[in-house]
Amino acid sequence: MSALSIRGVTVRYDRFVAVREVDLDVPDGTVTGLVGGSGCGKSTLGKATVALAPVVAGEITVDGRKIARRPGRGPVQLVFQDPYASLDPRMTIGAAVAQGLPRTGRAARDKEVARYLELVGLDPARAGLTPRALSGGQRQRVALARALAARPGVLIADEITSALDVSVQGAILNLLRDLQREMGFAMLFISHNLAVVRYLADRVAVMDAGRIVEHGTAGEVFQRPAHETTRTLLSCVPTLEETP
Ligand SMILES: Nc1ncnc2c1ncn2[C@@H]1O[C@H](COP(=O)(O)OP(=O)(O)OP(=O)(O)O)[C@@H](O)[C@H]1O
Repeated sequence: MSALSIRGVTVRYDRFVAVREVDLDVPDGTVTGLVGGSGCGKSTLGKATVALAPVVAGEITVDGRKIARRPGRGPVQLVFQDPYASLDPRMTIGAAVAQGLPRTGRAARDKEVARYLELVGLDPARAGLTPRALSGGQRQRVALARALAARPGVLIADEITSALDVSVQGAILNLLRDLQREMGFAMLFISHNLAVVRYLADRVAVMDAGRIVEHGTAGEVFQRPAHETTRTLLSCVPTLEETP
């Protein structure tokens, strides 16, 4: 069964249609890369899956069940580009991760927080610190731990390494890839960096002006791009131009 199913979804900001009649499936346990030029609607589609964008038509389901109308805990979790903005500066990182957990007693909660911090490569002894004490990469690890603590069936990763130093981007991407394989969630990986998408994604969807214009396996899309938009995106990444 498809983990995430997007059917005929249109998102409108006042009169502006940012996403138009999009169909997209992200099968269970797989990674779909969502690529496209700036402003084509990638983030808006990601936000729609967690009820953070005004969907005016269509339906989004996870394992056949409609997504909640309100953002928060749920089967779809989103990690944003900017860990500086997504974490409350006054909240300890332990408390941030605990937000994702199902309600339990304090001891069980602390144990789970430690487990998720360890999972993302952070020392659980730092649970009492606020984000200010962490680097950008470490903050993004906390954001990831918080999302994973909600045990999502689907993770939406929206440009999660774009705000980070190049030196830590690789570590976060490796971590994400390992966690996805280990935990088996479906992932919609939004990025303008095609090299990164190629590294992580089983399937690739290409967006242009609010529509999905091409969708296929990563091999198909990268080696035999059918749409002009895809060819243009690929031509901007010379290292990806390999002969099939
Ligand atoms: N809250 C909003 N209100 C009005 N327009 C918006 C809002 N959010 C996004 N838009 C517009 O919707 C369009 C799609 O934006 P979106 O952020 O989804 O694109 P994107 O593909 O993620 O771009 P980028 O790669 O630059 O982040 C853009 O024209 C943007 O200006």
